[in-house]
Amino acid sequence: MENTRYHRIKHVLDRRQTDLTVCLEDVHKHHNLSAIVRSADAVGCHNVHAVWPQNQKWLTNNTSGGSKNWIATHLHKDINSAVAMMRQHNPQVQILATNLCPDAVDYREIDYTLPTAIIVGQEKTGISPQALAHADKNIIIPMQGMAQSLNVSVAAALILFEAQNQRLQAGLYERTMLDESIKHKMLFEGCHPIIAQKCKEKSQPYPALDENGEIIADDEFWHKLKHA
Ligand SMILES: C[S@@+](CC[C@H](N)C(=O)[O-])C[C@H]1O[C@@H](n2cnc3c(N)ncnc32)[C@H](O)[C@@H]1O
Repeated sequence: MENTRYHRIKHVLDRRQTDLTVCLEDVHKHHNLSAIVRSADAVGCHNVHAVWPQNQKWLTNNTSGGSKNWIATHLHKDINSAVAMMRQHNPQVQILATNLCPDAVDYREIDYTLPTAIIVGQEKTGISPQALAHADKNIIIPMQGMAQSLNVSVAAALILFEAQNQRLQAGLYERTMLDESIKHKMLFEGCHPIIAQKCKEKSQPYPALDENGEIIADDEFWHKLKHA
């Protein structure tokens, strides 16, 4: 891999797993949201879903360490609409509910090479009955100590990294899944943020990039960007 920003971003986007996602059900502490988004980015998720009050601000760059810019976040009013969109993205998706109940399956027994959505629950109350009703399986991280549960971001990270491990072994990071138009948009905004902003202000589509991430555009484009 060549070591320019363009090539680093491209390498990351080429490995995105659009069929692995996490859904945060009413998780509300910002340090937890931020940690889960970072873990999702780290294992190569493209989409993160969250049930989130519509009048409240979602993560800022400060809290997510910038990971939020590389993840497509979908905010939902309730778990039903979150699950509906996850199924719309991938009708084959297996919905896994993290649930601290005796008959839940050990999370390491799951096949994460399948299209997968992992629902994690609220810090205090845990996962809701509505979420459980959508679940194909309940999963648990076995614990041997006195604490009854893990921090939600720790639980999400353990499961996501098990998914990464299985997917690495299966070679799933070698296939490119992300739509070319989304990749182009993210590459353009990542490599040329000021010009991207100007294009948005002038309602101009982003021009093409060459194999080194340089903009390919004619004089007319630059003229329109400056004067239109
Ligand atoms: C702090 S726990 C909630 C505890 C809550 N009292 C309950 O009974 O679910 C917050 C979330 O973290 C996840 N979690 C924590 N520990 C877990 C474990 N051992 N296995 C699976 N998920 C876990 C679940 O998503 C849970 O809803």
